[in-house]
Amino acid sequence: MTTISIGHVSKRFGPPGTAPVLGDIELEIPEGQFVALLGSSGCGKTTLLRIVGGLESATSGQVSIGGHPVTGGGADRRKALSDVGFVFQEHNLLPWRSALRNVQLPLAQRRMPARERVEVARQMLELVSLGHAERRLPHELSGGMRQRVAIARALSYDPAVLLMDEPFGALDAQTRDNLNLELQRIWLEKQKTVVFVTHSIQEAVFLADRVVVMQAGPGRVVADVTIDLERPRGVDVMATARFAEYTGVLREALTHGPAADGAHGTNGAVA
Ligand SMILES: Nc1ncnc2c1ncn2[C@@H]1O[C@H](COP(=O)(O)OP(=O)(O)OP(=O)(O)O)[C@@H](O)[C@H]1O
Repeated sequence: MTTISIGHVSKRFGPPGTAPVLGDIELEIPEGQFVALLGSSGCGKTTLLRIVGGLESATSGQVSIGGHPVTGGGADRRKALSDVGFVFQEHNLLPWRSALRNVQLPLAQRRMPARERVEVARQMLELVSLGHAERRLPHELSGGMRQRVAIARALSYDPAVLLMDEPFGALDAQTRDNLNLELQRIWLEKQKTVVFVTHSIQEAVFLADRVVVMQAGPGRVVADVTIDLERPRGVDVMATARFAEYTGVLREALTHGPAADGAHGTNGAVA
């Protein structure tokens, strides 16, 4: 079943006549798929993610989540967005609230009773291996721990879709590898549909079932590559020949755009 449907989406920030930031984007993302959006700076990845999450409007085209239009209004839009969790590069935790109370925030907004809220928030912190840190304030946590709290918060209300915008972009390489392993474990357990924006080819291949490559001028999809590597993946997969083939295909797409035959990507190209 398709969870996210992006149909002919374009976006212009200026008045009519100014250059569009996104061209005609078409993507169907099935339930439970982990999709990485890869592209160089400014090609419109964040804008597309924000349109999918209802934080930005499209100039034309439609987006729906679970069959409910995000780009419409009223109850359908509310229904679509109630099923979406966000994790940004900036964790956006409230500095005066403990980890546990930050995770409870969306549950309080959804009017979950206090006792149940605490129980769910504790489960989520356990899920991201932070059960021991529930009382700590954001400034008492490391950058990686703060991002784990942000993931716990996004998962707290059990959304079907998780939109992640370079969530580990500001972290050092080792912490990033650890969080990628952790995110894979959580995804295998929860089976959410994930759209994950990244600049990193390695991170995209390691995490995703499918990597969608975008280029600017206007932002468009130039390749759509299925990553057929067994799960769970360990960090050692990055040293394999198949991993290197995938990164090669993606680097080529990032540099030169669509394959020479004009095909939309290289699905299954790596044997
Ligand atoms: N609110 C806005 N008003 C005007 N222009 C914007 C706005 N938001 C984004 N843009 C422009 O749209 C283009 C795409 O930006 P976007 O942030 O989506 O790219 P990106 O691929 O996510 O980049 P990065 O990887 O650097 O985060 C850029 O040229 C940016 O300057």
